[in-house]
Amino acid sequence: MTEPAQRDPEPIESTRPIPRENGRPGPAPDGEIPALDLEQLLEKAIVVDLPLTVRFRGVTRREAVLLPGPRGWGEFAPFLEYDDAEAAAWWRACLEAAYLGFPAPLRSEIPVNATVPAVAPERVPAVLGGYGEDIVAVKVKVAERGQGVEEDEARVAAVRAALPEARIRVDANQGWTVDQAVSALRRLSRYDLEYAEQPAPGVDGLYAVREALHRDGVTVPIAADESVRKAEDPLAVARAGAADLIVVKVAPLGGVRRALSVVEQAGLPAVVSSALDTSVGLSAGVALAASLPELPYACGLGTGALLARDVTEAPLKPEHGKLPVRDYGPGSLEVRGLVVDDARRTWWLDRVRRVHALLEPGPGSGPEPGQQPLEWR
Ligand SMILES: O=C(O)CCC(=O)C1=CC=C[C@@H](O)[C@@H]1C(=O)O
Ligand SMILES: [Mg+2]
Repeated sequence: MTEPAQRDPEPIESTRPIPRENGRPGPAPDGEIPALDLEQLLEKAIVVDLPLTVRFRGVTRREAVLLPGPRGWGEFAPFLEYDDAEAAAWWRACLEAAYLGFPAPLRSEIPVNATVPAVAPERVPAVLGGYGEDIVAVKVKVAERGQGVEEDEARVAAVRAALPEARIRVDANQGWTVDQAVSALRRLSRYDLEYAEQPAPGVDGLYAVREALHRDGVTVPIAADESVRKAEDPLAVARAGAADLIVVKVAPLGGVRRALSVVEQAGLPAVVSSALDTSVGLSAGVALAASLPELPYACGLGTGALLARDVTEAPLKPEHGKLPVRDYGPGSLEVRGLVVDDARRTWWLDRVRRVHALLEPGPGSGPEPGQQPLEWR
């Protein structure tokens, strides 16, 4: 059977009529995603391909499936190299947004950081320019494959020169060994780092880096990212005392509710960050940040500034270092010129079918024998 041809559709109104009380959205109900007719659902899905303004984690384009539901739009955009088991959490988060909505917000705006990919120092001012004025914090990517600590230092120095007052954090994406991380962070600590995100792989690696820095009197807090979002047990890092704070992302953790529960159980300060999402995915991140009891750090949700195009005319881009907490995600989408061709749509919808089978118990769509079904909660 051929997939329905995807044309650039007219803007689509979100079907997100959340019950309102006094003009505000009511609390999202807990409970399970209703039984779904996946094929019917997929007919309404839109698959987009967005250009980035700058290369980020090795890519210059970002593809995403956008799904309308009774509560709004959901986004499914696991990175292309992720296997189905890992991508299943992203699908769960997409269904949560579309079918359950989000908890009531506790705040009306979210401070965000600018994110600087592993660019040459002379490009730093242009990248920062995309985040507008009043940048309060900057995350600088370091330990990029093929680069050395000299390049990292030059990039961090360029950020410090451009924004003398901003908080600067670095993210190594586990690209250093423990020894490399300790020596690099000793060197970079002169730029007054707010924290270092995932300097080395694994809970043990984070623990070792943190201990070594403490022993040397280098006071750079350690944040866990991959050791939360890619770990079998996202709480192991907290139990081991291997990090000072955790980074949480809605999609890899399987939705806002699951991410809230990870933060609560970890008992550590949390930074909400994006997965280089469209404004649909970003609005889920904003919902998480808005419903956390405490939000001590600027969040990594400013990445809309890295998209050359987004799926709404009112994209979630930082203004004066903040994002607004809207009642809903984008009410309507504007995807003209962004929709993928039929072959690419088929690839994505097949991926959804496979991961949906991993999630949904029920006749004909259950997990393969030997695979553990994921529970909704
Ligand atoms: O946290 C931020 O400032 C922006 C988001 C960000 O850095 C990331 C988004 C997507 C994929 C990840 O490799 C990366 C991260 O490691 O945090
Ligand atoms: Mg990270």
